[in-house]
Amino acid sequence: MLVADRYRLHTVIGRGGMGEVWQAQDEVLGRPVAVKVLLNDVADASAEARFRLEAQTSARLNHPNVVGTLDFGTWDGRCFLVMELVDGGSLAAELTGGGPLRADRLAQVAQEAAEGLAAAHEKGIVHRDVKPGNLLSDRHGTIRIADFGIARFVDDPSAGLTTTGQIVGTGLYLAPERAIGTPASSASDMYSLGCVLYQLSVGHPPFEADSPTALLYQHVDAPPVPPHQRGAALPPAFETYLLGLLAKRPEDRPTARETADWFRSGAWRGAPEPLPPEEPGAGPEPHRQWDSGPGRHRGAQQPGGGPARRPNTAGHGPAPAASSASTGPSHLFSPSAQDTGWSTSVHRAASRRPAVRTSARRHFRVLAVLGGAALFVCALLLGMSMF
Ligand SMILES: Nc1ncnc2c1ncn2[C@@H]1O[C@H](COP(=O)(O)OP(=O)(O)OP(=O)(O)O)[C@@H](O)[C@H]1O
Repeated sequence: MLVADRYRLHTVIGRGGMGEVWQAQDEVLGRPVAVKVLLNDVADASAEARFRLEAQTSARLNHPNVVGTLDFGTWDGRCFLVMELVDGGSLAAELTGGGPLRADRLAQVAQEAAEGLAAAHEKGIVHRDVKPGNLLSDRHGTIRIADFGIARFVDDPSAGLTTTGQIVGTGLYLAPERAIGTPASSASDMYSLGCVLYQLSVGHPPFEADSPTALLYQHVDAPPVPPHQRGAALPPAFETYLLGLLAKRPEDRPTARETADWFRSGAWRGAPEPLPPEEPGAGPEPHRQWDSGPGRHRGAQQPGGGPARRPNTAGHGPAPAASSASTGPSHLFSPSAQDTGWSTSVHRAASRRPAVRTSARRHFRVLAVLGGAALFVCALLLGMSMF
């Protein structure tokens, strides 16, 4: 089939919620391309608008780790989007085909995906659907981020919700703040990337559940099991950094730029530094002593200091960790995680936190997740009834 007198469609590569992606040939320029054609059964005005937005959003990005957009148009009543063809498959396929990734491959994935996200975030674009199927690999193994179909600009008030109020994105990778209805931010993409890296290292995403509500609840309130306890063979520094991406509080996660730089520096090969001896009479928020140091980032690990609230982007060591854990209630900490530096330290911090504050925070979280889940289910039903 020849689209727009120019793109000859050969074989279907895959099918998503909105479109069918074809391997094709641009007969004018004589090069292979990928053509995404909007599916007939979703081709209403709003789907066309979203599809057009995907084209316009991705066309603003010109980066080696983002799939390039080449053309967009309407042909025979259907919208189509022409992209660079990425011929190595997705990371979902890589995981299915070869099992969990080795640490060096995973570090490359982390760095390159973060580079692509940094380029988007620098332009104010939030991807909102970072998942293994949207991280493509070319024949040389270079990572290319695809599918800006539900991306939004951060200052777009509709970010995070569709017109029906439905939360968009994939539940397995949904950031806690989005699970409770807060609009997506660049930090939400970093949480999703953390979930993806976790899945690629372990074989399973950090949280799985039988119902959407239970899944959302886990994103909001459950600490991830450290990857090594699920069989991953990651250097300790890598693991702690990965857990930092999964911090419950968006402000505690490293940015895409920091993440890309950290992985490029090779710091992921390192081991966390030993924890400092616990000082008698230390205050109730031990991490503050590191906040005030000369580190590049708020809460960054200082040499000789303890774990920070964010991963140590300077590459000195341990870091951090699930900052959510460092700020959350003590019952959230996995007892089985005590053999890692970060989890030991968060136990110290939690034990000094006033119980009443912990309890209030806990109740707020439970209410928030229940409210968010109810909103999600209602929106889902409403969305289904509309289609
Ligand atoms: N430029 C491309 N080159 C090669 N393969 C691609 C390209 N873009 C998408 N694909 C592949 O095509 C398939 C469908 O992609 P698409 O973006 O339509 O859907 P999805 O991301 O799987 O689902 P959804 O859009 O509903 O989130 C995926 O398997 C993806 O890996």
